[in-house]
Amino acid sequence: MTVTLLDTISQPQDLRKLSLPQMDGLAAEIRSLLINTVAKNGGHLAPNLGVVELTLAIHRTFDSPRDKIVWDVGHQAYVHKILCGRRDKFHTLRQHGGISGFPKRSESEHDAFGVGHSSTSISAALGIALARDLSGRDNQVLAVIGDGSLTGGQAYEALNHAGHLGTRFTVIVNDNEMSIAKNVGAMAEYLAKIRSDPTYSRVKRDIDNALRRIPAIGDSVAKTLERAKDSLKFMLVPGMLFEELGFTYIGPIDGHNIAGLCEVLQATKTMNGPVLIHVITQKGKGYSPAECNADRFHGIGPFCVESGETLQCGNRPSYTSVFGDELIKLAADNPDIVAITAAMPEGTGLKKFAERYPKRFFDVGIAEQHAMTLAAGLAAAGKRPVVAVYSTFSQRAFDQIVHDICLQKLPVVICLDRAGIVGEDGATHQGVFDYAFLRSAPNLTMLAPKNETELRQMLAMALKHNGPCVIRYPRGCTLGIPFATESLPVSIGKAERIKLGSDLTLLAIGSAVEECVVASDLLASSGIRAGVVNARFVKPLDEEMIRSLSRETGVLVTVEDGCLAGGFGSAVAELLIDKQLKWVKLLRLGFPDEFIEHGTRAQLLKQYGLDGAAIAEKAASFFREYGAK
Ligand SMILES: Cc1ncc(C[n+]2csc(CCOP(=O)(O)OP(=O)(O)O)c2C)c(N)n1
Ligand SMILES: CC(=O)[C@@H](O)[C@H](O)COP(=O)(O)O
Ligand SMILES: [Mg+2]
Repeated sequence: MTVTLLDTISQPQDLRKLSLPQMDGLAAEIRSLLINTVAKNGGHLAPNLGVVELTLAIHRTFDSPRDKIVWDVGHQAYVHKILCGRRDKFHTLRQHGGISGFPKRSESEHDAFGVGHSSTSISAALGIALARDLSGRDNQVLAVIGDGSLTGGQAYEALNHAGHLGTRFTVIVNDNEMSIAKNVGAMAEYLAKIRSDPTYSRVKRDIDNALRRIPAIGDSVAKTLERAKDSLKFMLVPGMLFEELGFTYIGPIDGHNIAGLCEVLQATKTMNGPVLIHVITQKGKGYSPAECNADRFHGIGPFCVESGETLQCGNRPSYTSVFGDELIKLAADNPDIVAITAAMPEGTGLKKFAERYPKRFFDVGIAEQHAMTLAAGLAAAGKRPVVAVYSTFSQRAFDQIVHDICLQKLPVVICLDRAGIVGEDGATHQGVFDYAFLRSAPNLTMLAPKNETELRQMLAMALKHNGPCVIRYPRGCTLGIPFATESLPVSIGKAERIKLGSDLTLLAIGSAVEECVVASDLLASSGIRAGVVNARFVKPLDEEMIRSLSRETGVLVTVEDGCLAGGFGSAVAELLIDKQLKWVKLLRLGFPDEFIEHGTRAQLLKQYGLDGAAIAEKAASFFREYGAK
């Protein structure tokens, strides 16, 4: 059996045994492992292909886990995982029970900080560096942040603080000119300006070298020269913005040249204060389908390595595309409708809207908080903004939703895609908290469709409603199957009966309705007549319907693809208590008080007893214990 270079690397320090040409060979081996694994499991291919050399250089130069490396988002940390003891498990990437697609402290001592959401790395690395200084240790601390993640406000809060403190640590900006889509905003333009003008780097180097060559000079001369250097730098030197913030800026440097990277990284080890290294990489490097289509290969499902074609399962449209298409239709009749995404035009289904109505579309960068307040401003001035964002990322913007939108009763429609279980991205991305944290906001209407028809109806309704509305829907394909009853028109606070039943009622919301229809059929085969009600609204709840159900069967099973604590079932329990409907026997099904790890949606629903079969089983035993009159 031939021994590969990768076989010789069991810990990052082993990299130092390789010559530089061998490092290039290792980079090729790693690329092949990345491509073949992601082709089977799905995952973030293009971001990882782009950082192979950068990760090799970091681990060759620094001493992990003693030195701490914090990855921003962490979707580009596969190479780090391969080098840091997880090569043997790499085939389990993102699979149920396998290694996570993101750094995780519980997975390895090399994962200095858990991530998944963007723009946190500088804050976390600064915290780690401060703790080091307070404890008198002398290890190195690095944050690796992409140009896209540098559009997030938290990154600036951290730069601002770090520059002020003067703490010794290094920020590496991995600039590939891409967020998921093309990067946007003034910072992206600033980085592009630095990148595209090579004279900047030369002039900076010349000035710095000239100053270094001047021997022992008096204080005042030195100060004058420093000032001269500063004013020249202001005009000529790249990265002046970062220097003004208190960072030493180095760059731009080629992120695919291992020798050059190692040299620069080595030099930073002895520098005082915060350093920012600007590295230029190509997203998708080394695999032409990903180089040509970095956007599609940012995060991709299983695909064919030869052609780069995705292996599709079924051809039903996604909730995302149903939303996007419907919004385009509604916008044709209402010129006040505008749409906002936080760096996810494709993922939220707004790409076509952007093409159709470019002036009515805003990609704000990875800035969910800004997106919400921007929408509030637009609404305050008479527009009908629709903010489409993943449920998990909306967590960032809780205050903006409460304080800027709900408090002022502004008619903003927030469409939460990827609500409930998202699957392979795992704990950082499951959209299970939205019912719980949003239903506490006064003036908010919150609803979830059972299928694509209802999503269309809900969007139309929300855009007519004179107040804030949140619609949440899951990742993946729509049902494409008819329900027993056709959807009734959606009116605020009104639930929909799907099926009558005299023993118990499954009261479900969103994608749980489908599972409850299956459960009801299974219950029927064991002699239990279970009705199904589609709640539609978590806020306001349909009190009249719940009162009727409490009289009809007196046994309610609430089912949601969200967390139990504070969620839909909790809302029903509160109503039963507040309205003194105390005879009702209530079973709440949803996710327990823990983070839900990665796996397929089907695996996770089964594991947590939320698929049709498990719901039927739990409902049956509850009915046997409490229901029989
Ligand atoms: C708060 C938050 N919003 C959105 C996302 C989705 N997201 C993941 S990676 C990414 C783009 C990041 O771009 P960049 O940092 O440049 O990394 P690259 O993929 O280009 O290497 C986005 C928008 C996220 N993870 N977190
Ligand atoms: C890393 C990240 O946050 C995104 O890339 C996310 O993984 C995309 O998820 P979808 O695949 O559901 O669009
Ligand atoms: Mg990028």
